[in-house]
Amino acid sequence: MGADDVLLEIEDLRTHFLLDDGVVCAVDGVDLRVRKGETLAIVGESGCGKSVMARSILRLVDPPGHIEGGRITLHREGGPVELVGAHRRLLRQIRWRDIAMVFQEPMASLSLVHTIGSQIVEAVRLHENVGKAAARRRAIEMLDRVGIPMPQRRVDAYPFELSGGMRQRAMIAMALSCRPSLLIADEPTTALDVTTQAQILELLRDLQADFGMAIMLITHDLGVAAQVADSMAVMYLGRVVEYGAAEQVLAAPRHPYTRALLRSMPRLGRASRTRLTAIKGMVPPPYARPDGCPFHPRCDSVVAGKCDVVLPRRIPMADREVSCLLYEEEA
Ligand SMILES: Nc1ncnc2c1ncn2[C@@H]1O[C@H](COP(=O)(O)OP(=O)(O)OP(=O)(O)O)[C@@H](O)[C@H]1O
Repeated sequence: MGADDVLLEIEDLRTHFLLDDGVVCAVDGVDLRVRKGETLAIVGESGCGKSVMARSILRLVDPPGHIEGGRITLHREGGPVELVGAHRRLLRQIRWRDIAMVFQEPMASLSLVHTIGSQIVEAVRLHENVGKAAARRRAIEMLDRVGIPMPQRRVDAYPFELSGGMRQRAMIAMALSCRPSLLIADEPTTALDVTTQAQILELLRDLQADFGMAIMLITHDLGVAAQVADSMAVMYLGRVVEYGAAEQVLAAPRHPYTRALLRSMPRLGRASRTRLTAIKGMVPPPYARPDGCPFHPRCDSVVAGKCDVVLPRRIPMADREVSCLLYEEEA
């Protein structure tokens, strides 16, 4: 990966929740890069820290969560900006204009009491020196671009007047109205039926081709990731355990967790009649992080006296990075 290609670089990011019962290390040393124009899928079981990691980028984690350490560098025109220590005012400028975010439930980010159009107009005018009429034209254009029928009328609709799929399209229109270089999409299709899900994924792919933005797609669904991702990062208990080109990770997973995850999925990487195998055990409760490799209690390849003691480091390989002691010698 050429250094010039990198749009966002996350180094040793740690986001913790300080609760009465203890500390939840939701994100515990994440290293990742997003290249300009690519789709990076973040995958892993529920609770592994995907959303908290993504929300940390724009510092959208609410107390008692806070970023304990690490660096997030955005390479934008005019030079790199470090986001973890950035002033709130700078973050407000970056949100929408450089980095926009869409969530599983668009109602979480759309205001109920304002029309779709007025929300897009406000986002555009916050960042660009344009008049109301021009911003409204942009809103209609964007609603049209995301496939909302009769955009001249829908621009004055309230979010609750639209169906789930149309609301998600409106949210995407709003997110892209300032032409960000990175769109973070957190489970954007999870709440939708399969047909609408496929349409939204296709829309994101089309918009990416048009606008040239990068997408960080958070999904628990490896099938979705396989359809759209260029790169893939597999997370387990707050850490990235495998990271590389999506095609290679899916075709030849190396981390025992990635392998187990693929074996538990229908269709991917298996003959249709092979039985699915659930990953043994459960994700441990957030306070009870195992010593050594966090995955060792569930791992098929565990080496006693080693994996339960040593926290694996990130091992760079020819086509990926893997955090597993099995590959220590290859390094
Ligand atoms: N507000 C909060 N207070 C306490 N713990 C939290 C809070 N938000 C998240 N966590 C914890 O942080 C960890 C990571 O959660 P996160 O939502 O990032 O997981 P995820 O991989 O996105 O899963 P899901 O797809 O279910 O959202 C979990 O253990 C979760 O319980």
